Amino acid sequence: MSAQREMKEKNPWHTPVTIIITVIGVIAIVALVTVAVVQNRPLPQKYKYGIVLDAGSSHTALYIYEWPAEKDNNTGRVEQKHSCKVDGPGISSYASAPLKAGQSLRECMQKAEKWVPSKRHHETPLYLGATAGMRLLNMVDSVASEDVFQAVKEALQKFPFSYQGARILSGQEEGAFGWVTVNYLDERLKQGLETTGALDLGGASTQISFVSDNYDGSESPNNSVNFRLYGNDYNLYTHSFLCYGKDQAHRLKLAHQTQSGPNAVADPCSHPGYNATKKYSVLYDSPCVSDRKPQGAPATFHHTGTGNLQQCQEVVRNVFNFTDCKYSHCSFNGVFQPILQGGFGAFSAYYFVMDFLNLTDTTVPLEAVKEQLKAYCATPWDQIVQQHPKAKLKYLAEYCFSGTYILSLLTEGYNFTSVTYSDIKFIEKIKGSDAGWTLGYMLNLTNMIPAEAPDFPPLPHAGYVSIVTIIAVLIFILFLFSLRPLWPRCSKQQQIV
Ligand SMILES: Nc1nc2c(ncn2[C@@H]2O[C@H](COP(=O)(O)OP(=O)(O)OP(=O)(O)O)[C@@H](O)[C@H]2O)c(=O)[nH]1
Repeated sequence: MSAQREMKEKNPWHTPVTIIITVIGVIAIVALVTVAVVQNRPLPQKYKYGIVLDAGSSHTALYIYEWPAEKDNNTGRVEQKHSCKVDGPGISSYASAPLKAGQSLRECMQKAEKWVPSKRHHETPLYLGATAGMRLLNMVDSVASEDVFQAVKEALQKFPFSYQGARILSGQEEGAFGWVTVNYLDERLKQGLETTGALDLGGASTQISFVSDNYDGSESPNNSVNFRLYGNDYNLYTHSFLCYGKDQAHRLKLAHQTQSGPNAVADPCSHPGYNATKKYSVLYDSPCVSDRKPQGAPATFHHTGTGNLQQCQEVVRNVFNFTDCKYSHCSFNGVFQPILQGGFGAFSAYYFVMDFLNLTDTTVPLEAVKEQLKAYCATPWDQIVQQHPKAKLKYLAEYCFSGTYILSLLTEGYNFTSVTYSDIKFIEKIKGSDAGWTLGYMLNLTNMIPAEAPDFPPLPHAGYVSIVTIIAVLIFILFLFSLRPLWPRCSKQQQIV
């Protein structure tokens, strides 16, 4: 028995050398993984900001964009964080009281001061871009346009942001930056995917922009804009039709209906029972129609509605000129347009109007869309007002016209067919950011879209840590194998001490 008690199993793992080596190995691996994780841990996110004011013909809107501070180097995604609609009309309406144009921006700018962290104020670029309203004002009264800009600049410079200037965008810029916005937000540019065309319907102008294999810029070079973005070349077709925004097109139509200066206009684009007294001086107070003002017309006319879609389509057709075209293909008014290609995003008033009319689903056949619009236009005005107690009367009175105009512009103007109509998507926002020219404008001015594709690290952070961990574990297993001679035999030989 005592001899038995003296018998001890000697486990080779329990030799001091093996234990020390194992402990050191484990510590080394834990240290390696810890260093890798800590070193590569994402830092708390910091953001940068940019502000763009869209001074449109109908109103001004402020947009605040945000992007990760350490990814200024063109790899971070820029997103719209806030927007603010300025109360009152567009800045071009303040031609006779320019100071008020500046004052009108104050409320939204004060909100912007709160939304952007104060330590970022001084480095946040602030841009104001004016579109068709100011283009028109500048055409008729360049001094008034300058005065409005002066007042706006002085108002904006009082805020602590990095003011980068206020200017009128050309129609071409407005179209091209709208296209950049849509394709940037959809990540089509970064991924080099086929791009989406952009259809923008404003109050005073409308833009169409798309890439077509049939267009290299040689025919009608004025419609061509070239971009190199993320390593890809784009030859963009773009055109802006001044006076063909929704509000000015409405004037064009009424100008056509009041050519002879009548006392009353029975309008098929207004609902039956609609009745308003309008001033000739107000209707013709726009360079889009001023030269057509009828001589000897009374001061006012009665505008009544008959609500007839077919007749409305005929009246609307009159605002376009389809006869002259010196190019291979034209849209309208003798303007070149290549063959339509790909999908299109239609935003601004395209969306407001079609959304109100419940017609944003373009998989619904065009004929069915027209039937729905026909029924809407024929609905008596008092019923329309009753059904939409919260809607602005100004908008409500024009949805029948606006819907008809949009269908006419798309099909007769731009040549979308009942088949290609479904290539259009009526959109308001993409991934939380409004579709419009402002984001594209800021990305361009801040050089945030590189001409060449940026170099990405070969692995993302999580992938890097996983690989380091796996390799460390493998090393440890190999290490254990290297100690095989010290492993206990399978037969579990007992050693007698
Ligand atoms: N129904 C409806 N219409 C709107 C709304 N907001 C703006 N509009 C109208 O839609 C049209 C286009 O608006 P915007 O895209 O802001 O156009 P804008 O920038 O003023 O005009 P441009 O200078 O021509 O670009 C105008 O006729 C506006 O009066 C809305 O919320 N609902």
